[in-house]
Amino acid sequence: MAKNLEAPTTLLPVVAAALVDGDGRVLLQRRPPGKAMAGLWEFPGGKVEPGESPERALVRELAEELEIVVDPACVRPACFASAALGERHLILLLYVVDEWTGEPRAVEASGLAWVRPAEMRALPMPPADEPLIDLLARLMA
Ligand SMILES: Nc1nc2c([nH]c(=O)n2[C@@H]2O[C@H](COP(=O)(O)OP(=O)(O)OP(=O)(O)O)[C@@H](O)[C@H]2O)c(=O)[nH]1
Repeated sequence: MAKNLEAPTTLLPVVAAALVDGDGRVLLQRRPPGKAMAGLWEFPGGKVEPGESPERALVRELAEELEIVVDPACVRPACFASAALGERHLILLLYVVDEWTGEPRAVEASGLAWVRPAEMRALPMPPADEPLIDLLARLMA
């Protein structure tokens, strides 16, 4: 049954990065076994902690998940998604990042893949990410 979007809910702010390489490919990571939505490919990122700015949260998540260093001044707001997620309502803020230090390493993920936006449709991704694929493709065109 469709979720009632009129009902009161709690927002879940999540930040994520489209890490873009010099060849126009974007890094996706695969959610590991044992986690919700295991096996799906997602943009690296995670929940914004209380008191944290979205940009700081993104820099922290990229360090934790990929062991890369990103300057908060170099993360560029790109687009967002809004979708019910269980009892909460996900606000997924997607940033473009094209400068970082270090080689991304799958610390928590079960895999990493560099893909063009057009290739993302071939990979299973969380439902909330679906509208982000076209938006990202347009921004990168
Ligand atoms: N990082 C990321 N999270 C996403 C994407 N799409 C999407 O629905 N999400 C959801 O946003 C939330 C991200 O928070 P998280 O990464 O800290 O959550 P988690 O379940 O992996 O870990 P947790 O154990 O800390 O709760 C998850 O519920 C995740 O399923 C995406 O493209 N990237």
